[in-house]
Amino acid sequence: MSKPAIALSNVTKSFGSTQVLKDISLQVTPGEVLVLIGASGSGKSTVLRIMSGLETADGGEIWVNDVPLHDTRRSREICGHVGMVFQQFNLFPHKTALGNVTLALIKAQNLSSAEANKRGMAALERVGLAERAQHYPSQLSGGQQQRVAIARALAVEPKIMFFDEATSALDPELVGEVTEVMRGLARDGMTMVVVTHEMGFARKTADRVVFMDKGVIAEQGVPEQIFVNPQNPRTQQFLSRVLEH
Ligand SMILES: Nc1ncnc2c1ncn2[C@@H]1O[C@H](COP(=O)(O)OP(=O)(O)OP(=O)(O)O)[C@@H](O)[C@H]1O
Repeated sequence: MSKPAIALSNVTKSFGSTQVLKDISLQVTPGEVLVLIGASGSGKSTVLRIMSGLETADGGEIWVNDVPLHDTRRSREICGHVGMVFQQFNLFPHKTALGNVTLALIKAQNLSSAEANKRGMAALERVGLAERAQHYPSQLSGGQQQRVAIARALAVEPKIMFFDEATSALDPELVGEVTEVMRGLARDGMTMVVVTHEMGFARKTADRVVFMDKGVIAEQGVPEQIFVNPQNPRTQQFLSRVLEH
């Protein structure tokens, strides 16, 4: 069996007196698309933020690409291994699509602008936006802006991509173009952890769906099992509520 890309064991996290994660253990294999679902406040984003090094856990171990994120002396080694896409695209309005994508390559990775542009154009190509490279964010739709944000994350050539409700801020008709780009990455074998309310994406694209409830993993399995034959009454209740809408 191949080594896990991500391994969480007995991870706990509290904010103030509220325990948000209670003993989470979870592994993600290389090339796997793991989708986290669950009610608002169940802890999905916190798991994702801990896996990507944006948040520290209170207890437990977190290994991502062999970097022990629980070890504060070594946690910075994760930079460059992972890419993150958020609900808010946070593009710089005064920079073009290409300028946004290449910024970290020039500032953080010290690439020459020629090399950064080459990599940036390849990333924009991958999200289907090469011909919009010189457009500013205000000249792009929300879906296109989010695709630029995905290209920005991809340009760093990460081994793992994290998506935290990447389609939640988009008008419904723009969701499809972003999930299509995410599907393409999944088909190319990218290791992905995705927090989403898009049950269609979870069902069609996930290799494994994890249902979180009040800070624990209540149930996990292949989409067919979770969506057609959920075992936990909490999963059944959650799905019947969201699928009604
Ligand atoms: N930085 C923070 N400070 C205080 N409380 C926080 C912080 N981040 C998250 N929380 C709380 O932790 C709980 C879990 O939040 P989290 O964002 O992980 O849930 P979620 O399942 O992703 O929810 P949603 O679907 O609404 O994003 C919530 O009660 C939230 O209010």
